Amino acid sequence: MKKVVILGDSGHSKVISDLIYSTEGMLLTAKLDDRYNEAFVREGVTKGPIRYLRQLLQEEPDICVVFGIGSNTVRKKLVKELGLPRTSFITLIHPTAVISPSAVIGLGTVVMPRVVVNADSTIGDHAILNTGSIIEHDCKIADYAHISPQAILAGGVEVGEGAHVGAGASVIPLKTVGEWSTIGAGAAVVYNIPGNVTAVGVPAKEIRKEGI
Ligand SMILES: CC(=O)SCCNC(=O)CCNC(=O)[C@H](O)C(C)(C)COP(=O)(O)OP(=O)(O)OC[C@H]1O[C@@H](n2cnc3c(N)ncnc32)[C@H](O)[C@@H]1OP(=O)(O)O
Repeated sequence: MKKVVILGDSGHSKVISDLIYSTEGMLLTAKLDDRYNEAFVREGVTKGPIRYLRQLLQEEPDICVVFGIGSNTVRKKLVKELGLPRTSFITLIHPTAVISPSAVIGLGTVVMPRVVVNADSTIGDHAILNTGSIIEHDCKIADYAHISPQAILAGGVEVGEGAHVGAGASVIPLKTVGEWSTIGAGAAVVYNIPGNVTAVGVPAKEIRKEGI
């Protein structure tokens, strides 16, 4: 059994817990979140502040870590602060996801139920491919990006670091969503979107710089 610690204990982490329960050979051992001041055990799972991870790793160095935190910026900040070896993080893929043998998925990335990742796509580290999203062939999704439920990236789309593609949004072939940008729910991206902006609508247009 591979023991897994989730960092974060709110909404998104519930789905990550289910992902662990539905993956053979994995055991959820702890959920750490800074809303807790000290460690305790509830229903067989250790809860405690994120700093408690050090102690858990000292006791059991083989423990794997994954984020249950939806904020792309917070995941990046914690990776920096924790300074763990990249291989401490585990990739979780729901058994109903369909992943091309030629696709590459980074460490710490989570792939929710009914996701499709087609041929020659690459997904970075600590990304979220949320429920039912479709990543067509030859896409490149950078670290910390979040592709929301039912979003569709057509062939050859690039999504920059930390970008968030909202629920049900679609991106037509070969277009780019720049780093740390947000695409609103239901948008249709038909032009390249630069970095650090929010874009909404059909076709998607910038409503704000600096992202959200
Ligand atoms: C499992 C999960 O839950 S995964 C999480 C998935 N999350 C999402 O898909 C959320 C995506 N987020 C959105 O769509 C948000 O509305 C955002 C980020 C685009 C904008 O949020 P905010 O900054 O709060 O913008 P705000 O609500 O103030 O709206 C600003 C304007 O944009 C419009 N707008 C906001 N979102 C959208 C949208 N998705 N499509 C079209 N117009 C929109 C608003 O109507 C408003 O227009 P107005 O100025 O004419 O009144």
